[in-house]
Amino acid sequence: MKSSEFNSLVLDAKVIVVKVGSSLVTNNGNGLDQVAIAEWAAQIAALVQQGKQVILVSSGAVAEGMQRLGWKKRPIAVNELQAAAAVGQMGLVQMYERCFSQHQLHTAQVLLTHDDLADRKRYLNARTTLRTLLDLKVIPIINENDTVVTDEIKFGDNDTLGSLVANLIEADTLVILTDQQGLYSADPRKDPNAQFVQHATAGDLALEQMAGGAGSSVGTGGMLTKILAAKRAARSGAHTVIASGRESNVLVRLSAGEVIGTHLEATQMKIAARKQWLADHLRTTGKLILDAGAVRVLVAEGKSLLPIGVTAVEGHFERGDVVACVDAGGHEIARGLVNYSASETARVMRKPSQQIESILGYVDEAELIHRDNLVLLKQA
Ligand SMILES: Nc1ncnc2c1ncn2[C@@H]1O[C@H](COP(=O)(O)OP(=O)(O)O)[C@@H](O)[C@H]1O
Ligand SMILES: N[C@@H](CCC(=O)OP(=O)(O)O)C(=O)O
Repeated sequence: MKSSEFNSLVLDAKVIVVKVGSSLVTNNGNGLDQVAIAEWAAQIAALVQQGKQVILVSSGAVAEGMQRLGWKKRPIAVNELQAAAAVGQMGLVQMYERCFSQHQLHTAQVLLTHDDLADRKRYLNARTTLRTLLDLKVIPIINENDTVVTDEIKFGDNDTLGSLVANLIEADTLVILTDQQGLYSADPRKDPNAQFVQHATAGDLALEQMAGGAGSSVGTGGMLTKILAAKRAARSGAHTVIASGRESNVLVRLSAGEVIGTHLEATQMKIAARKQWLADHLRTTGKLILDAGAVRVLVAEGKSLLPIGVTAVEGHFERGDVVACVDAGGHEIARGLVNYSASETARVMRKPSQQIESILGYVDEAELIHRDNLVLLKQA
């Protein structure tokens, strides 16, 4: 881990995504914490006064819905969870609107699904809308559109959603506010000797070993999803800070340069925005298994993927779909927009590109995936 001689990663940030978890927002599931929400709103208003642009990703719809409906136990049935989210979301946005209006700031509700971000046009629309709202000094309040999503297409947790939003708008820093001071070497609820981590590199695999699941029945992802969110956000160059939402004036102090919580620095090269969109597909419909030579030229030489380097095809996909490229061990090394369907790819794989025409009767491109449409998930 790194030394403590550094400034907060929020100090120079112009565009900031702040994510607040369910346990904080709903006072551990006991109903919306009006005092806390009013304080975050006041702090965000102060950041906007400083010329910063802030997006809020807020959890708490399900927890607040349960509270309003008088449900003591989190339901398992998806339709009940979705109903609770629909009820709770009303409370969330009403509360945010009221608190931000005290500072003459408008809020905007933005509910997103994975499909919205996987579709290139909708992704670009979401980006333009969010940027417009920020330019208008409106505070976007984002949550997953829980009412319409099923498990298969869920972001799953708002830490992931926060990182996708950070990538979408190319934020400088993602601040994840939670019920702990930050990351410890083990879950502090279970291990009293756990050591605090103040500063590390986002994407460091050692962090994933330290992070455990959710500490309460109210939160969902725990620390692991926060660490993975930091890794994802770092691909667009965004740093991540994980800090306690109960720390007094935390956002304003971070913005003034004070080091509070765990700072996870983005050190890798920033991926171009279009490639970022490819990397942020949480699910891909198909898989290409590559031989060692193809893995090497992709990773070390940044080349396009040719049919000759593919040994097997899995899943169903059409031309233009995003597919995963995995090595013989099943590790995903890249993903990209494929030029041929699954059945066409199965026919041309292991063959030189010059044979595509004689096999298929036509040729669209010599490459299976052109390097401009390919994003590496593994560094050379
Ligand atoms: N290594 C760790 N360091 C800190 N907290 C951890 C760690 N591993 C697991 N946790 C748990 O993660 C919880 C925070 O995640 P979660 O309950 O999902 O909150 P939120 O609603 O803020 O997303 C903490 O309360 C803590 O019990
Ligand atoms: N969309 C859900 C968020 C669930 C979630 O990720 O919660 P958390 O782990 O507290 O951030 C809701 O609003 O209840």
